[in-house]
Amino acid sequence: MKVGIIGATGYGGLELIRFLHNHQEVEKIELFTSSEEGAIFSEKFSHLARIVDRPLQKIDDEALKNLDVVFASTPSGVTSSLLLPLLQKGPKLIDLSGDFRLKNLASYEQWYKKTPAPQEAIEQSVYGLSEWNEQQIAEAHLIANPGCYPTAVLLSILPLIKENLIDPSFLVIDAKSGVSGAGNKPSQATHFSETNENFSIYKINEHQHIPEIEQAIAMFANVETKISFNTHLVPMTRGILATSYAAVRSGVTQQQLIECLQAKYAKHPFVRVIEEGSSIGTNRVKGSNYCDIYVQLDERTNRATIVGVIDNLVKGAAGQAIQNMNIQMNLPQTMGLQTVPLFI
Ligand SMILES: NC(=O)C1=CN([C@@H]2O[C@H](COP(=O)(O)OP(=O)(O)OC[C@H]3O[C@@H](n4cnc5c(N)ncnc54)[C@H](OP(=O)(O)O)[C@@H]3O)[C@@H](O)[C@H]2O)C=CC1
Ligand SMILES: CC(=O)N[C@@H](CCC(=O)OP(=O)(O)O)C(=O)O
Repeated sequence: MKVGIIGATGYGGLELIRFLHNHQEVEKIELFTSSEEGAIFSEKFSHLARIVDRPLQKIDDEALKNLDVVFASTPSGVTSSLLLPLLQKGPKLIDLSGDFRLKNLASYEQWYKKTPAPQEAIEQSVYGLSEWNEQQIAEAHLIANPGCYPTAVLLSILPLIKENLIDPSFLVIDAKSGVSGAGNKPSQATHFSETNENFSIYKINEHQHIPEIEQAIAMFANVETKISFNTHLVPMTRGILATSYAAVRSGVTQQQLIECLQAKYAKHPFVRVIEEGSSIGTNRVKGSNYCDIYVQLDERTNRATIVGVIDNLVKGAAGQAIQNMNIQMNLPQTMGLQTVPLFI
């Protein structure tokens, strides 16, 4: 297979290269840039010396059209215009941005404060939550790869909502991310002296992943609900830990909650249901495509604490994108992704 990456110089692009390089079915990776045409990749990123010594190419529809798969790892608001000329043109398209995720155009405009992609393109896109939408992903031409926070949240809560074990009407979700979630562009908020030794909340009640999570709960669990969702920046590079709190239905036990998660993910190699809460944390998934999930019933309050943990750049971005490519190409989902977590 010949694959292309638009936005190869970004964090998501670098992770795509890291995994695609070890993918048995990928024979060529072409790298596209909007700002550094002709630059030798390994001169910019010396950790890739002797691995990726090719020049970056200008984003060019003719070159992109001849590939089997194109990943767009570019900012929301930019990506839709880059991919529109390629719709139905040959390559399978996998977009890591938020541009094709929300089915409601007004909602995209409201939460992203940007111009939405055209309705026809949105209608063609398939939401790529790998463990929940396999059949549609297999047939999709354009995949909207899920956001990083929604991946951690949805994988952990969806089975419990779908099986009616928790009450979805008062879901409170408290999520934390490492700074690489904000991408490689320097900003005040990600400046070392303002993130180091600091722990902050941001986009309070305004995060663009709120409508995405609500849409996916409706799509996969058939429940309309409004969530409380807030995000925090942790002074570390990678990782997301999302904790959700929900009232459990009357009479539901800890055993039922855990068995529900185990049953859903028994045949899904990247989602691990952890039974011991003390062994859950971002270093257990770091650098890997795993999502660890955990649930604990608080019998005193009759509420469940539900935890989802991922590496934002892997299961939250490049890893899930490659998992989706594998599904589209009828390959084993794990191909190229069997990296063991870094842990330390
Ligand atoms: N970081 C994360 O954890 C996650 C990110 N995402 C999403 O994935 C996408 C990529 O994220 P990430 O890699 O972190 O972002 P980065 O900011 O690190 O990289 C984005 C890349 O896009 C290219 N780019 C920037 N502006 C433009 C433009 N106007 N036209 C064309 N290309 C442009 C740049 O490459 P060049 O200058 O070479 O063209 C840049 O390196 C984003 O949409 C992000 O929201 C999704 C899930 C998780
Ligand atoms: C730490 C941090 O800033 N994270 C980013 C995640 C961005 C992302 O994944 O955004 P898309 O929906 O555009 O893909 C944020 O909270 O906005």
